[in-house]
Amino acid sequence: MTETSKHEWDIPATDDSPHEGGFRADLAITTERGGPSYGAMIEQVRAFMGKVRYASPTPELADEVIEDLRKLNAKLDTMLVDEWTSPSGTRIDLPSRGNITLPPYVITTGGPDGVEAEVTFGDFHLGGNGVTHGGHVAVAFDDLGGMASALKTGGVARTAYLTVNYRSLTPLNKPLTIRTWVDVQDDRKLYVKGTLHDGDRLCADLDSLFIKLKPGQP
Ligand SMILES: CCCCCCCCCC(=O)SCCNC(=O)CCNC(=O)[C@H](O)C(C)(C)COP(=O)(O)OP(=O)(O)OC[C@H]1O[C@@H](n2cnc3c(N)ncnc32)[C@H](O)[C@@H]1OP(=O)(O)O
Repeated sequence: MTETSKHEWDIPATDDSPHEGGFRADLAITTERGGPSYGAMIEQVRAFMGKVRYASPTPELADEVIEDLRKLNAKLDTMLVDEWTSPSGTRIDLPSRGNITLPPYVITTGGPDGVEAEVTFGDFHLGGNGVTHGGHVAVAFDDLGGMASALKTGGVARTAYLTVNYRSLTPLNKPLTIRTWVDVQDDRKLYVKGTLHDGDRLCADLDSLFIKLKPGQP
């Protein structure tokens, strides 16, 4: 178990499942973990998060929701696994690989030349005055910048810096086009650029550095 493990269900590395760096050397890719309804479950959670952003419940309704959530949390408590075997982040058949912490995107094209995806920020991602919070735009760029790095090098990389230039407002609940690509590779340093467009309109662009991890690097 690593020093930073916070959860009792974290498991130590074994010969069958070695920890080789901060991300596993062989990235888990699956379409089956969590079962056929996992994607629909994630969508319901996303819908709930969006409704919480806008809901103004009565005290009675808030108490009902708390009770329902306690029951749901207790159900999931019986099924917790470590991060390496969780479906979240590995389900390549689902938006954002089934990871609810990411804005939902669907990859259109991906390879060594870069990644293009359709991303839709939802009610949960509201910043203010009906448009997307800038932090969520940065999350999308971070994940897809990491993916462009991984597809370029065949290894995993961590973000060293991430500069997002917000050029115009980013709408909610509308499919947008996000692109990331390795502009320059200098050994382990990957200078990654990116753009986010609403149609022809540039909403934001990315200037970032990812560092390819060395074997065993956390
Ligand atoms: C398909 C699946 C896709 C999944 C995608 C998921 C993507 C998610 C990405 C993330 O969010 S990762 C989490 C956020 N990032 C971190 O927490 C990283 C924290 N920082 C570190 O762990 C280390 O600082 C880092 C790995 C980034 C670099 O440490 P290293 O020890 O590996 O590298 P080193 O410090 O020796 O620097 C290597 C080179 O990079 C340069 N460098 C490092 N950080 C820099 C920086 N911030 N700015 C400019 N240059 C930098 C450094 O000067 C040097 O240049 P030279 O080779 O020319 O000498």
